Amino acid sequence: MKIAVLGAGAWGTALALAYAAEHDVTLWARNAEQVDAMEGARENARYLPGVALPASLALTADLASAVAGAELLLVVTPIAGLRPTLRALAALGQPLPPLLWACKGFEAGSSLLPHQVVAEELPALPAAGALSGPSFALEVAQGLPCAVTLASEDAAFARRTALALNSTRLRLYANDDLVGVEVGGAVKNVMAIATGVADGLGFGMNARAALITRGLAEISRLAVALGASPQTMMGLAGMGDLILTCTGTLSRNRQVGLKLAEGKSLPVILEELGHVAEGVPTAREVLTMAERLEVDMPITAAVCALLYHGASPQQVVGDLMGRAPKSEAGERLA
Ligand SMILES: NC(=O)C1=CN([C@@H]2O[C@H](COP(=O)(O)OP(=O)(O)OC[C@H]3O[C@@H](n4cnc5c(N)ncnc54)[C@H](O)[C@@H]3O)[C@@H](O)[C@H]2O)C=CC1
Ligand SMILES: O=C(CO)COP(=O)(O)O
Repeated sequence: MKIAVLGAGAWGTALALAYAAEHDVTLWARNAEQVDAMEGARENARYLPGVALPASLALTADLASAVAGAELLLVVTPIAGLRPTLRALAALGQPLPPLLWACKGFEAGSSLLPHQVVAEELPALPAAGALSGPSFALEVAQGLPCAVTLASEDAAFARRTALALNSTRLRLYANDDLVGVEVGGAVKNVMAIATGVADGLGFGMNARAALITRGLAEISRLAVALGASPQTMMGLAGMGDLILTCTGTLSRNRQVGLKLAEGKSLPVILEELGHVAEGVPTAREVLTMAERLEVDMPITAAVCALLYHGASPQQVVGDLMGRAPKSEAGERLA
């Protein structure tokens, strides 16, 4: 298949590498200097250092040439880059092939999920869907085994495309619960910030397990309120990615939490990170959605208090632990 991967950060580069082994892949970056540097070194030294780009992987900063003849588009920018990239595609003024996206989050300001942004910007696409699940870019680039979910409301497209993209290094599962897969991928990043804070403060493994489990309950409540199936939360894009991101040292969102626990300010943390941490802008959107839908999301509220309202980690932990006791299903005991 001829595939255009749009966005050359860590994840776009890793996916392009993985698919270049079996498909005809072009990786597009908006920045021509970055493309020149990658072409010169055959490495993405800025976002995925130490991994050689195969000779078969084409690189370009020209969107029209990346898209020409492509049978599948894969948008792998941060969610903040999704709408601008879709608009650039629309501006090409030509029929487009099916499109997948791999960004995780709710769009800042609009609180929209990626599929809603895609529907607004490219309503005439023949098919569309999300790629999500537990997948650190570096491990995928190194060829280590990984399994992810390909979700689309068009179940036949999800199955057909999962079959076409499946490989022995990157196993694909089809799913037609697009909302569930997107919510799982978006909100686990918020939980990873919370877990990083708890681990950074030395709260121990009991606290970590509690955060992950109650985090999953929180994600599931929001997902179901948005129309998702609870079963999806038990899958790769739900529990799978939540476990990976909350516990994996490669997670940027977890690193944000660890650094908050060291007392660093958010601007300093983001500067040091040098990559996107989607949980930071998404936490605010998730809380907005939760308030709108009257879904109780105390861990998300605690992360927002830490990130945006100057609360101290000790304060938010005290607030979380001091809440009225509840049943595990969520009703108050008194
Ligand atoms: N890195 C990972 O392990 C994984 C990341 N993801 C998701 O993939 C998305 C991208 O993440 P990364 O590649 O890791 O980010 P990154 O921080 O490594 O790189 C971001 C890339 O996006 C580009 N970009 C930003 N705004 C853009 C725009 N408007 N148009 C075109 N390009 C733009 C930047 O120039 C940069 O190349 C995020 O939503 C992330 O949550 C999903 C699975 C794994
Ligand atoms: O989404 C990811 C793994 O599935 C990457 O997580 P981070 O963005 O926290 O690094």
